[in-house]
Amino acid sequence: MSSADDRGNVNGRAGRRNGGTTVKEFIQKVQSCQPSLNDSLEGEIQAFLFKEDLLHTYDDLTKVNPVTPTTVLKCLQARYNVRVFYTHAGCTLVALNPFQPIPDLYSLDVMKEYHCAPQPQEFKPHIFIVAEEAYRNVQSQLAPVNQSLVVSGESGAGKTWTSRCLMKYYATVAASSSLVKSQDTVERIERRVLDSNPIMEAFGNACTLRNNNSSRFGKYIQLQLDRFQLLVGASVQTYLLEKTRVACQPANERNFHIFYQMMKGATEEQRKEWKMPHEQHFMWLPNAEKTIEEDCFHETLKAMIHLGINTERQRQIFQVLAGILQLGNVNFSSLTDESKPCDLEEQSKDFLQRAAELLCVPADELHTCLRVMTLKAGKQSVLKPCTQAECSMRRDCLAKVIYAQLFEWLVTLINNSICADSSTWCNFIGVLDVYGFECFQVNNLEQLCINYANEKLQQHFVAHYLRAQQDEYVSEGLQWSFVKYQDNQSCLDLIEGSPISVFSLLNEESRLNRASDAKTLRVRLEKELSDNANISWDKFSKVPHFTVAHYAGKVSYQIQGMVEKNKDPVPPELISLLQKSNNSLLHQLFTDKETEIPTTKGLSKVTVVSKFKNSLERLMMILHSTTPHYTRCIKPNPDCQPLTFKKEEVIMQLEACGIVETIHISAAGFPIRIPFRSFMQRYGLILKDPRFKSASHCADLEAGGNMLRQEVEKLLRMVLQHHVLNSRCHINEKHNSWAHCGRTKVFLTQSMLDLLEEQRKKIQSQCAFTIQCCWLRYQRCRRHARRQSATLIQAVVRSWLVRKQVQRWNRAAAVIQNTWRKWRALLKSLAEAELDDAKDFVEDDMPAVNPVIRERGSVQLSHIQEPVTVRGWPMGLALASAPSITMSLTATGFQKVMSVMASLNLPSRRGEYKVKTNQCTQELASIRAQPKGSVKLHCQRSPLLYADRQPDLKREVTGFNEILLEKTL
Ligand SMILES: Nc1ncnc2c1ncn2[C@@H]1O[C@H](COP(=O)(O)OP(=O)(O)OP(=O)(O)O)[C@@H](O)[C@H]1O
Repeated sequence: MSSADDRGNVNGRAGRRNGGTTVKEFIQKVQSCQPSLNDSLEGEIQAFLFKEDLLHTYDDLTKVNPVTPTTVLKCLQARYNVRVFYTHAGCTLVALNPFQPIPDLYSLDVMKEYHCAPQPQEFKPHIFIVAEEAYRNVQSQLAPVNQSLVVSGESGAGKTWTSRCLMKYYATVAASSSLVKSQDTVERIERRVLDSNPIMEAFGNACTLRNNNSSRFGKYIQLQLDRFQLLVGASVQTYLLEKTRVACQPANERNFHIFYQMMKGATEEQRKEWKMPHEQHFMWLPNAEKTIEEDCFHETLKAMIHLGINTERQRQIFQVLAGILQLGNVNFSSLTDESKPCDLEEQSKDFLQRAAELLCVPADELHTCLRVMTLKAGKQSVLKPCTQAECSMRRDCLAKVIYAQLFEWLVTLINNSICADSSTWCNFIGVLDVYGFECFQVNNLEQLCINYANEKLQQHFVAHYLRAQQDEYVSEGLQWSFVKYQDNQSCLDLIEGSPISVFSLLNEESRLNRASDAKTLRVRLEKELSDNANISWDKFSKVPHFTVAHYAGKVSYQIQGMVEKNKDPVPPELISLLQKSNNSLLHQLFTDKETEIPTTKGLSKVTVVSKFKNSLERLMMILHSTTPHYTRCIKPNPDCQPLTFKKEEVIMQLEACGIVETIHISAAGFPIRIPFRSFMQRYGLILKDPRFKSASHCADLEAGGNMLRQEVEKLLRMVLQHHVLNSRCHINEKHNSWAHCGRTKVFLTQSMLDLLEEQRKKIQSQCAFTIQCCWLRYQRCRRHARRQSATLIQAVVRSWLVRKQVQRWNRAAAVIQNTWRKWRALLKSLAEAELDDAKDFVEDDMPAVNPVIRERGSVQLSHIQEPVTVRGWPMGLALASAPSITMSLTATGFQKVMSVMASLNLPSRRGEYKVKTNQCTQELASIRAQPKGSVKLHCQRSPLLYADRQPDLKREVTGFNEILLEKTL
């Protein structure tokens, strides 16, 4: 194969997608395949569009209604416009590339928030939800414990960014505790895993038209977790490095980053060592003037040191790379005499010399190897001079094989550095970052391999999600079928099937020891594969080709050069030369026993497609044994413009990654399925039957044939009836399709689940209300009983106190009466003396008056606790003139006592009442003298008035009340 071929093919790879026509075709296709849908749904779409202002709030594309490419597209656009970049699509996460750093979207705090959330799914859609879900699956140890995160999308969609986010997330949340390892040590595994990124990107990424930092290889990174789910190691598996880029860069694209990093970052000393003066132009370093942020040599060197690549090894690596660059400047002159080897152009001689020095191989041998081929004829070897094209091809081939081997060696080294001992880890989370579906104007073997890988992944997705869903419905006996989904098995049979397929025929041609002929291969393909509906040919095309109908669309592949690319032969003379290198690294790269390099000598069975197929099969085996999580990255515009959304670009990608179909199926199916037993344990309370709370009751019903299922159906009916009653409609087909009972599970739509949850909440709050009421009633009764008891005690005590008081008063009254009688006798005698006009009133004749009274005019009631003053005043008269005279004459008991007290002006005990008279101050002149003034009875409330009152806690209380309340409180 000539280098011109190579260029042509690579140009094809870089060619832009057939933009306008494809978009139009696609939109027409979408419209034409749904003509009736278009009409019938027009009204619904209109209704949907009315809520356009709410579109950005839909976190899951399955919730848009109806689910069509148009509505999905609008929803994504609305979210993108409000800077929301992640949206669920059933089990897949759709990630739109913002093309600019979004502050705080991936910060440490956000990571912690998602990691610590009890239900991260309830948070806004984010790549961290996917990461956390996978991590929790590992923690729960439910089979299959190992997880795979499949990140796909077209070039520039954000796969590498997403993979990096995932790795950073695990390096943070699954980081080993500082107790186990020192936080600062550079040996930390998380650091080393992250450090492998800059090296892989420097050697495997390049600036393309579609992405400044485009990964030119696929990779599967396995993050190894120990039994405590801590990150203890990692391993990397790479796929299909685009090694042709080393020797042939598409127009306006660049070579791998590492070459530019060397050119721009080398010190003067290094430049000298690598024979790379400032003014030197290298053919294989186009667009060197373009500076991108990935041109960071320092970062790569730092990462190399962290991974344990010492300075000597680094020197060897850069020498080899510099040697490759020098090779690129070696050009051959066109032949005049075909019997002689092709000569070097004059200025190329120096480059060849320098290349030989840098690769540490003899310059003359390198010169010969590039210009003369050795043909084996039996045991004899024949030397054949090469044409100019053949010389260029041998030169390119040398550069490619060195670079590819160096890349593989680096991957192995990274693996040796980050891979944990198999005894230390038990589970893993794999991150797969693969190239998306590719369809250019000219497609070759690389596109066939990439699209084949995508077909495989799509099949895995179909197998995992769609088929698993349908199969479960069937096994549960559900009379429900999905929208017809596309099974791509026949396409895969076409590409890789046995015994006859594109790959098998390609391998056969490659193994035949003859020059490949595109037309012959085309004829063979047509003859052998015409039965398969997935392959077709444009009869009028002059270029030999075949068209494959992939799940994401039709792609036409050019046959020319395909067989040569598949052979990917390396002249054995070149391998022998490299094995002689004094550069120990280069020597090691080509003497390693495990190195599998197809040489022209043996026409090895290891063709490109067979090698790729084998590695892909190994990957698929890993994927099948893990729980997959899909993330589809979408590139919103082809020019990598920040926050720019181009509908045509997005809709093509949605179709290419099968999102539209996924959404359709997720929305139309039953995303929620719950075993009967757990269903009844959660929702049984809706039936108001507490027995369903117990697992044993549910188990008994389950054991009793269909009984549990019947209860579930009854419950569902009840909830639906309740719903239709509330919404004033009738149960119809729509409601019936919200839930289905299988053999062991109940299948629900989101709407049904919402209804059940609503009903459950309602019943729970009713129960809570009842409990609250009972408790309040109980508390009220207790308080009432306490009050009554307190009141009773108070009443009893008060009446006792009053009785005691009255008894004291009675005793006092008796004393007063006694004194009173004596006074009466005295008054009587005075009166008699006055009446008898007795002139002299002999004091000595007076009846024996108590000397105390006589002396003080008052009596001391010794047995009354408080002194009672009895004034020397004619009480009879006082009482006769008092308004209460009648009362005093007729009153008995307390009233009588009060009257007496009023007469005697006795003070009350506690100041509730007071009897006042001004008469007692008057001098007793004559018994006939009428008393003057008035008697006033100041009576405050009787304590008995309070006897029937409840104690009021708020008011100030005193005395016994207080004591009682204190005790009861
Ligand atoms: N979430 C994001 N936030 C900000 N910028 C992003 C995000 N995702 C991607 N980008 C930007 O988009 C560019 C392309 O992303 P990335 O390299 O991950 O694409 P890719 O799908 O891996 O492409 P390729 O297949 O070519 O390697 C990045 O360099 C980055 O600038």
